[in-house]
Parts: sequence; C-alpha cells; structure tokens
Amino acid sequence: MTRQPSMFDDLVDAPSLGPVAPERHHLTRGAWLDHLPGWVRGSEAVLDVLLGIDWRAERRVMYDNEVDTPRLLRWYGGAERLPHDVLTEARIRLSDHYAAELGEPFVTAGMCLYRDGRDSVAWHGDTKGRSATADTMVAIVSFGAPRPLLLRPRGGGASLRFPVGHGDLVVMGGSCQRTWEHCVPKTARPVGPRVSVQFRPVGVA
Ligand SMILES: O=C(O)CCC(=O)C(=O)O
Ligand SMILES: [Fe+2]
Repeated sequence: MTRQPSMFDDLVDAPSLGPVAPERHHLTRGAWLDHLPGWVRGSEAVLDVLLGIDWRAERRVMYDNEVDTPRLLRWYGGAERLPHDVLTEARIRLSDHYAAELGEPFVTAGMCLYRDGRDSVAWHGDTKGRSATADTMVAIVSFGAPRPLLLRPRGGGASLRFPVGHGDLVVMGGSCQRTWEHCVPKTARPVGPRVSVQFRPVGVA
C-alpha cells in the first residue's frame, strides 16, 4: 500500500548533503579557509549516532601530572566503516570537489566530542606528518551546538572567528596548518555537545 506524504516526513528523512559550494576566505601566506554553513541537512540525526560511538579520553602530561585532555576523541582510518553513511558520502563528495586542487583523496576521519563549554582545544596547527612541510587540506564537518573556530597567523596578528555547528563545513587549505593556528576556546555560556569530524589525506594529522 502506498502512503500519503505527511508533514512528519521532514523529521524522519535521512540526513543529506547540499551542493559543495563553499565561500573561500583567502588568509595571508598562502593559507585559505572555505566555509559552508548548513552543508549537512538533518544533522541532528547524525549527532545522535555520533554521541553513541566509543569515545576515548586521551591523557597528556601537564606540569608533571597526567590529566585528561578536555574533549573526547575517536580516530577512523580509511578502512574502518564510519558510524553514519552520510559521513562516508561527505568524504566522497569532498574528495571529488577538491580532487584537482588537493591531488589526493580525503581518507582518515578524526572525531572530537566537546561535551560542553568546558571542553576545548588549545591553539595549534595540524602539523604531524606531511602537513609540517607541505600544503594540504583538513575538512571539518560539525554537528550539534555551534562553537567558534578561531584562526590566527603564527607569530601574531588578529584572530578570525568562524561559528561551526549544525552541519557546517569548514576546510582549512593551502599553508594554513603551517602558517596559521586554530583553536576552539572554552566558553562559560551553557552549550550542548558538539562533534567535529575532520577528514584528512593519508599522512596528515
Ligand atoms: O573542533 C574542531 O573542529 C577542530 C579540531 C581540531 O583542530 C583538531 O582536532 O585538530
Ligand atoms: Fe586542528
């Protein structure tokens, strides 16, 4: 029996991706950032799945004590199935869109869970691996509560602020990891959880 479409269909529709049509912001020294708010439609359903994956706390040494880093992590190599099919599709679509410019596909998916405003990541560049010396791209898709992603040039300069959450796409490209730094600061505002999914080529971390 065929069913009449109903007003509830929007709520149960599978998450989907809009066109990859980001706006490019040229930064200094060959760095750039592509920004596309609301790329993933129906991102709440993806967030629900992501909140339930096997998150891991990472320990690091600080002032001689071992402390938990203030966010949870999960890293997927290229061979591991991603927790939601729309993420697999996102990786394919991003690899297609950036193929000519990047020259290789996005492969790994690093995920971070910011449980609330106390979770954060300090200023850094993703400079483990080839990104220490070569131009590359890191594509970030965000789910859940918006948090600001801040960028600033290494060696000093004003910082830029991009709100990221609810299906937004941000791609850091060119020399961005070497010549600029980024962070997600803590906030005293009450905020819900945010999951960041970062796609990178092999050998970039
Ligand atoms: O939360 C984000 O989107 C940024 C995460 C990040 O910079 C990193 O894990 O290297
Ligand atoms: Fe990073």
